[in-house]
Amino acid sequence: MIISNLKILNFKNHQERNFGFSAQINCFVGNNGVGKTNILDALHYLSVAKSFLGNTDLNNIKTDEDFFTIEGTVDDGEKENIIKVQQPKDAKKLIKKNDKSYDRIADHIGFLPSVIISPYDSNLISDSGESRRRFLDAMISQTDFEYLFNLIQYQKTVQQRNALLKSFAKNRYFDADNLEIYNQPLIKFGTKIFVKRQQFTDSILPLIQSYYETISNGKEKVTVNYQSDLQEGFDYSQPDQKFKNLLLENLEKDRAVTYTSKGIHKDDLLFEMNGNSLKKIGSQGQQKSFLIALKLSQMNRIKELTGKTPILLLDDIFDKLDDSRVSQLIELVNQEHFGQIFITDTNKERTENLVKRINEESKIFEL
Ligand SMILES: Nc1ncnc2c1ncn2[C@@H]1O[C@H](COP(=O)(O)OP(=O)(O)OP(=O)(O)O)[C@@H](O)[C@H]1O
Repeated sequence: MIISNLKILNFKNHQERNFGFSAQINCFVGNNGVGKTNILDALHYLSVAKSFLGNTDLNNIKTDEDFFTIEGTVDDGEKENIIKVQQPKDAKKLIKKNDKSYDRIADHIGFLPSVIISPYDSNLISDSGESRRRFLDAMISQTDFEYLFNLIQYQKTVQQRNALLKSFAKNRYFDADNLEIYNQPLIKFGTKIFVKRQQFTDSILPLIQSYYETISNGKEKVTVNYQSDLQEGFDYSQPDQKFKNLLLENLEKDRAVTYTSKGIHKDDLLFEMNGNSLKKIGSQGQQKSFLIALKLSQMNRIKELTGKTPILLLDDIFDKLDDSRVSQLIELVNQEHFGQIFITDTNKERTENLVKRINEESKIFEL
C-alpha cells in the first residue's frame, strides 16, 4: 500500500498542508512542536479513522476552526483510491473511499493497514492490562474482520450482563434464566476471541524474539506470554466448556460484586526479559528495542496474512537507542523490504545521514 499524496485541512496545528510522497522513505524534520507527529497521526487516521495519541476527534480540530479534513491518495497495487476522513465540530465523523461513505467505520479497517512505533508505545509496558489488550485486539482486527465483529458483540454482552447483575442487586431479586440469555453469547464470542488471541500470540513470538535478537545483537532474550482466565485446562475438543465452568464457579462472586469477574476482558500479555518483568528490569533502550521488535513482528504478520504491506510510521524512533542498535535497525530496514516508511526526527543532519545509509528512494520534508 502506498500513499502518494496527503492533504490536510485544519488538523491540530496544521491549517493547510499538501505532501507528495516517495513510495519508499519519507522524513519530517523540524523543531519540537512544529507538528511532525501530527502528520503521522493524520496518516494513522487514513488507516483506522482515529488518532494513535488517544485524543478525541473533536480535540484534533484546529483551535477556532469548525472541522478537519484529511485526504490521502492510496495506491493498492491495482488503482488509486481517495480516502477522506472528515470531522465537523457538530456532526458525526465521516470516512469515505472514492467518494462513497462507509456505513460503519469498522468496514474500513484493514484496507490500509499501518504500524506505528512511537514514544507513546512505552504505555504498553507501563500501563495496566487494558492497553495491552487493546493493542492485541487492534493487531488481530487489522487482519481478521470476524475477530473485530466477535469482539464488539462480546463487549456489548459484558455490558448488558453487568447491567443485569446490578439490577438484580438493586431489586434484591435473581433470575438464572435471564442471566443465561447473556451467558450464551458471552461464552460463544469469548471462546472464539480466546482461541484467536492464543494463536496470534504463539505465531508472533518467534518473530519478536528474532527481531529483538537482531536489534540487540543477541544481548538479551525476550518473551511474550498470553494470560487468560480461559487458559488453564482449556480443552480444544470441547472449547466452550471452560468459559461455561468459569461463569458457573464465579456466579456467587459476580452477584456480589455486580459485574462479570472472569473472562477474556481480563486477559493480559506478559512481557519478559531474561525471565524477569521487562517493566521492572528493562532499561529505556531495552524497552524501546522490545517495542520496536514487537511492532516489526506485527508488520510481518499483517503482510503475511493479508498480502498487503502496511505503511510504517516511525515517530522519534532513534531517541534513546545507542548507535549499535540504530545501525542494526537500519540494517533490518535494508534487508527486509518494509514498504513505505514515514519517519519524524528533530535532527535534520542525523536524518540525512540515516537516509544515505538506507538504499531506498527518499524525501525529506522540513516543517
Ligand atoms: N487542536 C489543535 N489545534 C491547534 N494546535 C494543536 C492542536 N492539537 C495540538 N496542537 C499543537 O500541535 C503541536 C504539537 O505537534 P506535534 O506533537 O506534532 O509536534 P512535533 O513536531 O512532533 O514535536 P516533538 O519534536 O516535540 O515531538 C503543539 O504545538 C500543540 O499545541
